[in-house]
Amino acid sequence: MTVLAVKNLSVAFHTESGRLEALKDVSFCVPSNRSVGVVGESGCGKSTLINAILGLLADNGKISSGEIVFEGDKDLTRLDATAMRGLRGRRIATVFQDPMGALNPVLSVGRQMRDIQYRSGLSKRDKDARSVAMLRKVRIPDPESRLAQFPHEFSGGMKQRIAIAMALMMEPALLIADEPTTALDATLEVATIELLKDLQREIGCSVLFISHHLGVIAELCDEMIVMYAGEVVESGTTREIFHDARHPYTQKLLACDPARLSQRVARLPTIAGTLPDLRRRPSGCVFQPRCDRADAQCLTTPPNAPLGGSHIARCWHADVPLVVMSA
Ligand SMILES: Nc1ncnc2c1ncn2[C@@H]1O[C@H](COP(=O)(O)OP(=O)(O)OP(=O)(O)O)[C@@H](O)[C@H]1O
Repeated sequence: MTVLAVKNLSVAFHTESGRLEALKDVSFCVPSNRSVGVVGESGCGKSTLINAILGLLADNGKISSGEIVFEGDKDLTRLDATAMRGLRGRRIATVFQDPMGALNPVLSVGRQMRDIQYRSGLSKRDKDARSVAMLRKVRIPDPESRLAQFPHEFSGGMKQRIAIAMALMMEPALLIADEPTTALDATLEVATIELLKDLQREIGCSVLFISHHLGVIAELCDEMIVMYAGEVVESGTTREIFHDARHPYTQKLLACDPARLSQRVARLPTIAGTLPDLRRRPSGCVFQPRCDRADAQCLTTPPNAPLGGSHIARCWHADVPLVVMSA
């Protein structure tokens, strides 16, 4: 079953200097019990995508077309604010980079975890028992005695694990994790990724994992989508994309990934050029102004080229495999 199906989604912001198309014709699915990674440079539309799913777009933003179908029968673009509030935190949970966004500094962890269960009908004691079990799952040592403690009494890594526990408390169908490990040091990052992997298996929810860090996506995700300037330029299984990226943008992202560079370099390579101004999208392929492979054909809209399996690249030249580049 598909937990989330985003179909031809476009989102525009109205700004003083004109209409800015932040997402254009975005389509992808999150199957049940699978994790899908979203990767792309800053400004490619990752936050806009999450906010559109959660019904939390800024006032100047609007879904101009498309559908966001959740659990097969709910089009989130058509639900009213009350219905969306009912889904958020219950069927769709979130974890963000800063755990303090989810934690109240003046309430004990136990109280906050009880509050999440307010509709459960359980007694205080049973709620606390569930909270303890969840804290144990996220590897908080001695959880019984720590329920009475306040967020500032926990380390950064523990705070993030408590935020994850709170997100998973109501057994959501979908967890949206937006750069949840970015603020952690390397060791804690690895531990948190391992934890998320184990929890996903144990709890059986689907994960939409947003990161600009390719290594994290490779570790955690079954499938991935690569976004550029508000469009999905490539999608497929993580294996298909890491082993056989076909969009020139994905190929450049991989070539710039420090983990894949063959030797240590003094300065990390970056992709030459900048994202286009989304108020004036380039004609044809959105990546064409930065692409070494662009030719006259690229001034016309590229097809979603099927590459076998679930692998798709929105490119006229998707037949060219990655030659290991020095970037
Ligand atoms: N409320 C808004 N009004 C106008 N433009 C906006 C608004 N929110 C986002 N944008 C624009 O939409 C585009 C996508 O932004 P978004 O924040 O979704 O990107 P992102 O990939 O999440 O970037 P980052 O990783 O830096 O958060 C950018 O050009 C951004 O300037």
